[in-house]
Amino acid sequence: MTWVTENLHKHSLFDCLQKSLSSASTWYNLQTSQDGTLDADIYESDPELEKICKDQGYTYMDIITINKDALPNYEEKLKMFFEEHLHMDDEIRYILDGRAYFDVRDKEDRWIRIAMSKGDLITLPSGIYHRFTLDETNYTKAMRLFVGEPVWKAYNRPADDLEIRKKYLDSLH
Ligand SMILES: CSCCC(=O)/C(O)=C/O
Ligand SMILES: [Fe+2]
Ligand code: NI
Repeated sequence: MTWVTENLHKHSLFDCLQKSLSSASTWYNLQTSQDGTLDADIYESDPELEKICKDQGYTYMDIITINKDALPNYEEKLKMFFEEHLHMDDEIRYILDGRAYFDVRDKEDRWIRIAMSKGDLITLPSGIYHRFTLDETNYTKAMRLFVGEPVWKAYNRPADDLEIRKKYLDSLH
């Protein structure tokens, strides 16, 4: 059994509440685009995506394919993505193919699971604790967007003393 399969058995739906992308967005300061205006099949020339990038100032983008044949150090990377962490910058991900989950914490510190599929774009604000995993299909392809140079560093929980964490908590009031 691979780590992913084991992880899915252990974690999948048992200890996480499920939320739709739109309902979670109103609670956790997430920004989403799932109104059908984006078309993942034409991401290379999609005027809607271009507009979002322009409006939000996204100047960097790359594409990551996450499955065991495409991603070097697949198991290690998935373990890393599934460690609860935060970033100094917003995490912007656009699902181009396949499916995946982002988990965030609610105010009672329970995991909220957000199911992402092709065409969904999510912005996790800087300072939010989160984690990422695949579903049983073990495959997704996602665009990663940044304002300026990408900063990949993740701060594993506990990171409560970081200013960015305090700023995020303040933003919820
Ligand atoms: C869908 S991109 C892989 C996950 C990732 O980049 C990240 O930072 C998870 O928190
Ligand atoms: Fe992250
Ligand atoms: Ni879980």
